[in-house]
Amino acid sequence: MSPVIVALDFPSCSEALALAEQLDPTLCRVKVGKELFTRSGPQILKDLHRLGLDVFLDLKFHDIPNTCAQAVLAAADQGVWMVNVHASGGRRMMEAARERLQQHRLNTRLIAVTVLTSMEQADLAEVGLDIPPQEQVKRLAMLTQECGLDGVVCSAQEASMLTDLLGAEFLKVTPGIRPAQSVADDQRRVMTPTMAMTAGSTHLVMGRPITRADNPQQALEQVIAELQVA
Ligand SMILES: O=c1ccn([C@@H]2O[C@H](COP(=O)(O)O)[C@@H](O)[C@H]2O)c(=O)[nH]1
Repeated sequence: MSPVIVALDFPSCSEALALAEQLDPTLCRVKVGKELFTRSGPQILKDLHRLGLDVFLDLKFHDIPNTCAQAVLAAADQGVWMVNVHASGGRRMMEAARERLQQHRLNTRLIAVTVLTSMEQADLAEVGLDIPPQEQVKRLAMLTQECGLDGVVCSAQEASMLTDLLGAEFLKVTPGIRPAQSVADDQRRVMTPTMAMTAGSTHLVMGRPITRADNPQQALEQVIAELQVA
């Protein structure tokens, strides 16, 4: 299995499935985010599972501990491979979510978002965090590991620091991946696929560079070929 997770950011089930049907489940996993899930509901998870695809449900839960834990349980009950919460929800929220999965003997991977890859230092300052993004990522990733989660969502720019600090096994799921010459769109902390893997990313989340390509399957294969050469 390659480390690539294709973000299916589409406004309808039919558009997401039309793209997913072109993907080889041995070459990638897929991610369902807020737009697609809000429009299509849990049926999209069933449809993607029927295609043999592992699904990362990226709803970034952030709530009081019990509500968050129940939402994580609801996701895991539907057989998703991975689900996430916001690390800034804090220790008790993350521990409750992890414990709920353990109580139900569910092995869905649970990870936490540190600092969104669309944010840079000025964005953090505006919300009262006068520190560089990597400092906040470090702080939240350490807390996430202490809470017993499987890893974090961070940018590939922080992957090497986190590997040194928290070990190679701790998952570093990195959006903001852009092949050379691609536009960054709204992403700010970006890296190419090869550089991200070299830096220690365990999974590469890629949306628009693949889904908006003229030939998405070819774009995916190109990324995987580039990784193999490297
Ligand atoms: O920090 C984060 C957390 C999640 N995302 C999600 O990843 C994809 C990225 O899509 P691109 O089109 O490759 O930019 C998208 O679904 C985001 O919601 C993120 O970008 N950054």
